[in-house]
Amino acid sequence: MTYPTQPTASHFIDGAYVEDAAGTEIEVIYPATGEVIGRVHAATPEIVERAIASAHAAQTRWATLSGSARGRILRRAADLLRARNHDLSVLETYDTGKPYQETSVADAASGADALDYFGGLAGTLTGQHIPLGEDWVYTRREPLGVCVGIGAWNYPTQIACWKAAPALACGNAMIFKPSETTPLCALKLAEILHEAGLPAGLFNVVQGMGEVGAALVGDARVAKVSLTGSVPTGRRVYAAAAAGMKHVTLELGGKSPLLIFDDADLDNAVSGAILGNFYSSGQVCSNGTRVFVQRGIKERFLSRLTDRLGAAVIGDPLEPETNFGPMVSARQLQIVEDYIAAGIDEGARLVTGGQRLNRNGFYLQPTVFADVTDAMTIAREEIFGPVMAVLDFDSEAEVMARANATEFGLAAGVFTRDLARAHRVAAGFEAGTCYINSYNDAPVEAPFGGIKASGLGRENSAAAIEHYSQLKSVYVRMGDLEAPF
Ligand SMILES: NC(=O)C1=CN([C@@H]2O[C@H](COP(=O)(O)OP(=O)(O)OC[C@H]3O[C@@H](n4cnc5c(N)ncnc54)[C@H](O)[C@@H]3O)[C@@H](O)[C@H]2O)C=CC1
Repeated sequence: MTYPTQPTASHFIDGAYVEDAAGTEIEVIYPATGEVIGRVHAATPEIVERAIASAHAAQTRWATLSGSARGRILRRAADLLRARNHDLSVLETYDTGKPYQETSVADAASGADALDYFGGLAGTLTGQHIPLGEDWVYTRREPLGVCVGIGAWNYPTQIACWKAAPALACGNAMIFKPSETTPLCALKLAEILHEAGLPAGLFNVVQGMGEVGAALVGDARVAKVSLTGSVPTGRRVYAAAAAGMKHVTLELGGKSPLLIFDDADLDNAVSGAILGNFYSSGQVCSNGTRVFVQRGIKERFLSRLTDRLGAAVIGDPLEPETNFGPMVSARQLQIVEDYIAAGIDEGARLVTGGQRLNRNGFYLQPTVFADVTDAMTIAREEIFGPVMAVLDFDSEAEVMARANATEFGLAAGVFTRDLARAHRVAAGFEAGTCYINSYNDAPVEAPFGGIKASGLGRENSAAAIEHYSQLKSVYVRMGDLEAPF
């Protein structure tokens, strides 16, 4: 099978595609059919070395450019991403299985937003002047050096852009290791960045499993790592980074609460629950998978939700009307099926879905459980699939305590017409990213990230600049310097 934008080799290093067939072969599987559509090789130690050495050499020169000069290149890359959105979206669909209806608006487009935004910010990065009587201090905002980005498989283009754009804007180099499940899209981003004028070596892509990521994080020339992935991987990466005293950003998993009060607009609340559970077949880290519904609205909510799910168009993700696609892999499908079995075993009420589709590919029906209690496995663990758990509640105080009783703290949402309550609830949530009468919006202008076990640091917005740069203070004495002897 061929598709429009097939990359020509496994890695992209120092401005060019590179192959090393000695690396372990990784099959690229199209989730909608299960077919092998390509093969890449995991990076060998030689490939990792080339990627780090070229990034290290290129970064020193890149940091001497003005911010505006760096920003122009990023904004040009944003324009190229937008101009090629169709082909990039088709590739993203082949990589992930997500419907074209989603990839054509949420992936390269979101990546372009990040490149535009940080391209615009690059020229504004300045230090401070701190007067001290006659003397003064000035600060310089300096890059960290070589940064490593490690991606998950659900948003391969977006994750690569969200990490590369602020890193490059600040004068760093980035080596990006995509998830082994979705290796293709980051290579196209590398092509586009270089076509836009990015000097060779500043955005290298190397393929591989966890050990390639670990080799990158462990190298002394690497100053920072930004990971999007699971909590266990986050703990390993954080520990490895600590050994080298490196900067980290961790965007990890969640089990986020979505609170629907009796007074909520029913259809908006159902829309929020659908967006927060079934977009990308539920494979979104910030999903609101614990849907707490106040008792007075519960049966109306479930019946409206079931009606609306009946309108899901499940099928070939390249067909424009399809709005619900397969899971990313056979493995992820199995993980989610095991959670569905646990939900049934532990006594939750299966309202709809729960079955694999009788067709090729990794398809699972959108699934809703009701009468879920806090202790059930499906209410405690991240499923990362299209499984919504609906829990009942009576009072605000009770639901807030239950919503926050989790090790995670990525996102949280509330639907209510009472705006005083909405803001009180948002203030009380233990989560990094909250929504009022909405769910899962991720504009580049807003900080995105988690607290507790869901991560450290923030992506997007001016806040990301803090995580890809460091301050140097320069004390300037204007007069004579006295010493005790
Ligand atoms: N907070 C966020 O922004 C997001 C978080 N996620 C989380 O990602 C997870 C799903 O993605 P997966 O790819 O299954 O996660 P994963 O944790 O298995 O892998 C993530 C990445 O880390 C790499 N890796 C694994 N072990 C490593 C090690 N020891 N050192 C360095 N790199 C290593 C993998 O090769 C992959 O590229 C979910 O838990 C989800 O919640 C996904 C999307 C967004």
